[in-house]
Amino acid sequence: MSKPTVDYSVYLVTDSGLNHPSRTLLQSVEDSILGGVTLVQLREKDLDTPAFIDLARKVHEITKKHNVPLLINDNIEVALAIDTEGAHVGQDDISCTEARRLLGPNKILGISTGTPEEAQKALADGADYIGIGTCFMTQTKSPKRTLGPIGVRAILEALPKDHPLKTVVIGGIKRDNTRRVVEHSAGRNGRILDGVAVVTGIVSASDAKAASQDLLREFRTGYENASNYLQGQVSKEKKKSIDEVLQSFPQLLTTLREKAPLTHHISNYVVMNDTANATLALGGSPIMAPSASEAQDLSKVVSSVVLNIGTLTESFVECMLEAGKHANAQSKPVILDPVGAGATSLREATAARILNHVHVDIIKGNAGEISTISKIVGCDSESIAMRGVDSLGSGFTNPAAVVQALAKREKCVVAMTGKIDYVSDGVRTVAIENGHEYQGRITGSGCMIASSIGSFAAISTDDHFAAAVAGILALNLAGEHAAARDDVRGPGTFRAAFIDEIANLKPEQVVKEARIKAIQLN
Ligand SMILES: Cc1ncc(COP(=O)(O)OP(=O)(O)O)c(N)n1
Ligand SMILES: Cc1ncsc1CCOP(=O)(O)O
Repeated sequence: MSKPTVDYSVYLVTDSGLNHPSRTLLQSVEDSILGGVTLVQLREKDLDTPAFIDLARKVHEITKKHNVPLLINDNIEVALAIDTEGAHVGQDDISCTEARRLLGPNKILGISTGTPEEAQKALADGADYIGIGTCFMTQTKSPKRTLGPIGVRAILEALPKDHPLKTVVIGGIKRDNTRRVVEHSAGRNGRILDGVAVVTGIVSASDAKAASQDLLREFRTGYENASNYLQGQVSKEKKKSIDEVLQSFPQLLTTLREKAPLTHHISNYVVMNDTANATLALGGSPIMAPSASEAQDLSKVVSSVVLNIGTLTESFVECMLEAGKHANAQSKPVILDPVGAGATSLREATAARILNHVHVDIIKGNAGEISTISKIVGCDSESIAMRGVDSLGSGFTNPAAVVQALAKREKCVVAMTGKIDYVSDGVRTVAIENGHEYQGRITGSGCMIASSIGSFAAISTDDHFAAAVAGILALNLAGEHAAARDDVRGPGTFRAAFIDEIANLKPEQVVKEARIKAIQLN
């Protein structure tokens, strides 16, 4: 018999110990196939070979009935005894070449990989697909480390685009993160994951059929979005011209003030009061809540989340990861302000950890911070040194290109603040020339911009590029208005006047006074 063609989209990997108590494992397998599972792996760690063969025979009856291939985990003897469609082996099991020799050329053979080198070896050794993991923490195994979507992407990018080797991601994959993992991990070589491999997200779900349907839908959406990104196509909203975006600002600000969206800030001690006041003055509503235990509850009531790594403690980080994860699950926009990201290795590692666990919709930083983030995600650009939370030197020679490249790579919006601010969604890129030098002479003005972006992102949910531009513009205009006041004589009086002028900003002023330039890059 020739090798079956396999659809890897949603790959069920079983575990009897984690199967939902309301049904048998066989029922889980059948329900999941009815929900859309395209491939099944029987993974039984505690059965001896005769019992494994017995169970495999029963599972195979079901999978054959539905024309879905069945693979056996680790045990080639079982795969051969039942004549399943193939097997999956780990790095510590029988070698890939030996497994291929035993199975013959027409069986499906998969191998677990956690590094680019392992992936390249799997390709050379004749695997049909690789399981890339562990992506996130999982209760099913105790991984030594997790890859996150950025680590998964590094593996995809180590593979040739046109080789038939297929790829699935495994470890902590659930309905809520599937779409974003598939989008985020897509490589610049054009490689997109061929599927998601899931244990608890299906076998432990109360309804395995519904869980599988959700996973399939999310996988397909993620795949489509990833290919659109890679082909440079963008969603409908992104086709709005810069001018149309600008014309939408008065309405955005009016709506913001009418709705007063609640933004969850995990901010730093230095600026917490200023960011809360700036948010209120703009018309939004802040909640400064640095405890991880309330992040899930808050995710249901807030409209956006701002993660600011300014004063780092482990409990802040824990809260940021929790708040980000729940915001992603609730489709609430997440804004990352990686304060001082290049200043210390702890800050760099924390920024990397957040980017690998949370899908960030908007990254806002100064030149040094954006340089560090570009380095973390493998985006080649010039590097800018940091001293404390400030960038050193005169900046990038082509800042717009740096911002656009990072936005494209991370599939998000990037806002880089400085004397001139740059914003890009990977396709549209602008330079904003408004603002006043006093903004750079008070602490927290950059953090206030992140908060302002957070309030606008809560309103402009379908166009985060517009939210980032509006968030910067509103505060820069307020800065200009405050600095022009007779009662402002230096940074101290400016600080109070700045909050006043954020509150006094009129929607029509935003368009009239904006100094924005569209930048065309190749
Ligand atoms: C699709 C897929 N990918 C990875 C694994 C993990 O296999 P392994 O490393 O052999 O670990 P155990 O499954 O034996 O715990 C997998 N099973 N499936
Ligand atoms: C078998 C395996 N290999 C790497 S992670 C993992 C377990 C995945 O389980 P879950 O989908 O429940 O996180």
